[in-house]
Parts: sequence; structure tokens; C-alpha cells
Amino acid sequence: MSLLELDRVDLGHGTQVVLPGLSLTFESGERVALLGQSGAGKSTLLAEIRRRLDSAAAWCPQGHGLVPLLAVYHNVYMGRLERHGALTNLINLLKPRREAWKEIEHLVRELGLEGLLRRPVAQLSGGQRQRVAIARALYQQRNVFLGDEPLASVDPHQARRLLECIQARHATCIIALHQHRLALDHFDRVIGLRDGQVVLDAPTRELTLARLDALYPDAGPPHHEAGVAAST
Ligand SMILES: Nc1ncnc2c1ncn2[C@@H]1O[C@H](COP(=O)(O)OP(=O)(O)OP(=O)(O)O)[C@@H](O)[C@H]1O
Repeated sequence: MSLLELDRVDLGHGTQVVLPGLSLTFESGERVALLGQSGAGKSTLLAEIRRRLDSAAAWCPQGHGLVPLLAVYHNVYMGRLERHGALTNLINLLKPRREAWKEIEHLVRELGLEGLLRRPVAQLSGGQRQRVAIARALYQQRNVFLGDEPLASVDPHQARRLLECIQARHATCIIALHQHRLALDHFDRVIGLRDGQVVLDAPTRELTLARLDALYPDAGPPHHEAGVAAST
């Protein structure tokens, strides 16, 4: 079943077109990895997909979008803010709701953040913040998971584990990432962007690491996330 279709659309920012004449179809139940060098247009494409899917999609942004002074619990709770009234949310800020606390506690434990629910995000490491952002997106409980490099600041072993948590809850996901081994092992399809063009769109079973590395001509010799490969 088709999830969404882009038919010769020009995507960009203001008057600047970044992805001209883009045509792509996404299916429900598909796990899609978006690859490409910095500036290739991955975030621009994700922003359009997000705009079109609206409340059907959970969103994990590149910059995490967390509130540093608030505790982990409150940052994760924000994933569902709009489901409750303003008063409920205000009371929850002062005195966390018991059932929400339990649910979030369970979720963060799964992501390796146990014991940190009360800690302000400002006092977390980069990798821990990344996991809080993922927890907030999972807490949204949407059909589709959209992520803009949600695995960028965690080690290869953790990246694989987090991806498994995400995919256990979302049959459909579209995620920008740079870890080629993960893309091949955990996704059905890879879309590769370069300079605003789709230069690769293929099922992962037809792809090799060398083919994905070719999307990054400026990167030098490939490194292939040795830790990830060794862990499988
Ligand atoms: N808000 C913006 N206003 C104007 N131009 C933008 C804006 N955001 C991105 N761009 C430009 O659009 C192009 C594509 O950027 P985009 O963020 O989509 O790339 P990306 O592949 O996600 O890169 P990265 O891996 O660094 O996040 C770049 O040339 C960038 O400078």
C-alpha cells in the first residue's frame, strides 16, 4: 500500500530549490534508509515527508530538540503533549502522572537510560541525549518513524540496539543515517542522494557496501563500522 507519493516536486528552502523535480514513492511497511553526504538534501526530503504525513509520523530530529533544563521524564512526556489538555500537562510538570511515569520508565529502561528519569537533560552525555530524543519519538506511538540521523552520536553496538527498538515498534520507517552496514542489515531499501538528485534507489538485497560508499566520494577510504560488523 502506498504511504506517500512525490511526483516531480521541487523541494527547498524559500526560493532556493535543493531537490528539483523529485519523484519518489514510499510504501507502508517499508524500512527506508536515506544516505548521502552532508548537504545532499536528506533533511529537506524528510521535512517534506513529515509535512505530508503530519500526525501519522513520529519525528526524531537531527538536533534532538530537547529542553535542557527539564528532566528526562518531561522531555519524553513531550512526545504526547498534544493528547492531553493544558491543565493535565501543567499538573504533570509539577507532579508526574503515575501511569505516564511507569510507561516512560519502562521505555527508557529499554533504551539503556534507567535511573536517569529525574536528571535534567543538560547533565547528560551526547549519546544519552540522543536516546532521550528517540524515547520521545517512540512515546508518540505513531505509525511511521521518521528520523534525521537519530543514531549519529551513539557507538555502533548501541546504534544497532536502538534501531531494533525503533523497528520493533514501527513497521514503516524512513531514517537518514551514515552507517552503511546498518543500512544494509536493517533496511529494505536505500535511497541515496547527491547534490539534490536521487542517485540510488534500490532494495538492500541488491546492494553492497562498496556501492553505498560510492555515495560519499569525498570521504576517503571506507571504514565500514568494524565494531558493528563484528557484533553480528
Ligand atoms: N533552512 C534552510 N535555508 C536555506 N537553505 C537550507 C536550509 N536548510 C538546508 N539548506 C540547504 O539545503 C541543502 C540541503 O541541506 P539538507 O539539510 O537537506 O542536507 P542533508 O543531506 O540533510 O545534510 P546533513 O547530513 O548535513 O544534515 C544544503 O545546501 C543546505 O545548505
